[in-house]
Amino acid sequence: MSMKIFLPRDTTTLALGGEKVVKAIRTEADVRGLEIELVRNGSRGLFWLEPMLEVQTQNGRIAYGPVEASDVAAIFDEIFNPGLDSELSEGNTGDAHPLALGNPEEIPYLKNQQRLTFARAGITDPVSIADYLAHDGFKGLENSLALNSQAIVDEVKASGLRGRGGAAFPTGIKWQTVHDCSADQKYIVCNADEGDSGTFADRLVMEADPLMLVEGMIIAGVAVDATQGYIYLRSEYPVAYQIMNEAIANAYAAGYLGEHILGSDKTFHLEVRLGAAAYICGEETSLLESLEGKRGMVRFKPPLPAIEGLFGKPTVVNNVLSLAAIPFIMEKGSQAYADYGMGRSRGTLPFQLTGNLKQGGLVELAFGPTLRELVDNFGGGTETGLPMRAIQVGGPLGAYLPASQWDTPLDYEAFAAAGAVLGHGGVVVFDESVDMTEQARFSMEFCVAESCGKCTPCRIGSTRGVEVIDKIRSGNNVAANLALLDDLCDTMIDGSLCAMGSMTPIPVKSAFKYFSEDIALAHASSLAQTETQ
Ligand SMILES: Cc1cc2nc3c(=O)[nH]c(=O)nc-3n(C[C@H](O)[C@H](O)[C@H](O)COP(=O)(O)O)c2cc1C
Ligand code: SF4
Repeated sequence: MSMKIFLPRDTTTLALGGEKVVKAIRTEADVRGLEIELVRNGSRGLFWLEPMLEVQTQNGRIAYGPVEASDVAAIFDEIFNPGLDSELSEGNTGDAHPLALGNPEEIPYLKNQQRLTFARAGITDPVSIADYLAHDGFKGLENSLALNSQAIVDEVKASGLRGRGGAAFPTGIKWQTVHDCSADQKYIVCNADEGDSGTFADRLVMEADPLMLVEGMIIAGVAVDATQGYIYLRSEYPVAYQIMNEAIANAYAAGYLGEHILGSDKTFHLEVRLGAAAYICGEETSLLESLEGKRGMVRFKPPLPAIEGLFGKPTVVNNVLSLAAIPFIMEKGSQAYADYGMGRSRGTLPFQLTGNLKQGGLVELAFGPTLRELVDNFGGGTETGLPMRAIQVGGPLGAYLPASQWDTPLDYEAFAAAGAVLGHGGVVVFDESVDMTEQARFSMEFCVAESCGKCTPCRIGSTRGVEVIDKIRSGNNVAANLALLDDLCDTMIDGSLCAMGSMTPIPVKSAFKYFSEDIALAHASSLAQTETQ
């Protein structure tokens, strides 16, 4: 007998735990003499926390929710001996019976989310215009075409939407700047470089609901009078590339892209361009350089890209999630979006849980709950079973937060007050076995590797930073080197041209501030290593 096992992500890039599931599946199939084929799922099932098991046998398709390696044998029993009582461990599928695909209402943790951006994910065929229309697709565009451009910009401003790429700049204000420029050509550029560690929400938008992004970009074009859009996509996302291109081709064929959109006098063309795997090309000015065919180096600002962006023309650069929020806002109205959230953080953010957690995955919530609630309610504890010790929020430039900070609400201002950032919503959990001085070193080393090299505080500062951290870790003149590191970090903060250099000190400083006891441990372990050599 043969069967296909669909996994939600490429087996080579599965998050923690995924590899174990794959291994368990292979072992189980071997034991039972089954021929199996592991298939990358592409889009279906993405609304489950990963890894999710979806099985296609000769009799049809069966799906299970979040799966652990220990569940696999019981699931196989369920499939091949459906009469038997299987003993799936508590907290995983929550149900020993197969779940029908496309029925998120039955998944308990989905009920506890507020899925605006990911409302259609896993339910519709991602590239089908008919499916998209049947689930309220293109209504935001229709409403927008009935308005004048300023009214669209006003609606986006009133929604309170802030850029989801990291800096949280109000999207409507950025659009206003481009709207107010007069130019023979303007551009909409979607930043789909998604380089932050532990993040994958952009990818899931593009794989699960790409037409929503297409619609958001068309509306942006109509709002600021831009007729050309580019999606700058990281090359590590080949499935997203394929699905996006298919969705764009279908949108052209159905009259949503090109000239006279839906019979109007509006034109919008859209193309996907691939990046070449440089973290710095996620920074908007580097991205524009790269899109123009040059090396990805950061530009001086001003001029802002909104005024002189791609090929020197006024350009809206927005993150995937920012643009993907637009169809909802223009369909349901700014107030419907602004009704979610707290303070100046309006709407929802798809948080991405990764690291040492039993259940990693995407959780879309309105701003407001605490970091602890997010991780406790959705993460299922650490995979190792050891207590959690540190959580890094906001990608590689975000702070490492100790338990004393986990009651901070998920809100841009509350995080800023705690010396942290929400960034793109990446949440990476570490258990108590982590050596935080090693994490601090990693943060500096990341900057060494990814710096574009244009300015000295970042290029040289990060290299010297690694050396100073090494001295601290090996117990060499610790107090003096800590003071030197602090000074170096302040120079990077004050003197760097972009946030790569000015934010790298955030994780470094937080690691030493909150976890200083690890310095002595790192020293002891380096001594032990020297003695054994
Ligand atoms: C080093 C660095 C990397 C960045 N990487 C990304 C990225 O991968 N995706 C993204 O949308 N924004 C990234 N940004 C932020 C962008 O520069 C820019 O603020 C964003 O694309 C604007 O879109 P938004 O207003 O919708 O957030 C990065 C910034 C820096 C400094
Ligand atoms: S801070 Fe770093 S990445 Fe940014 S411009 Fe300077 S050298 Fe380049």
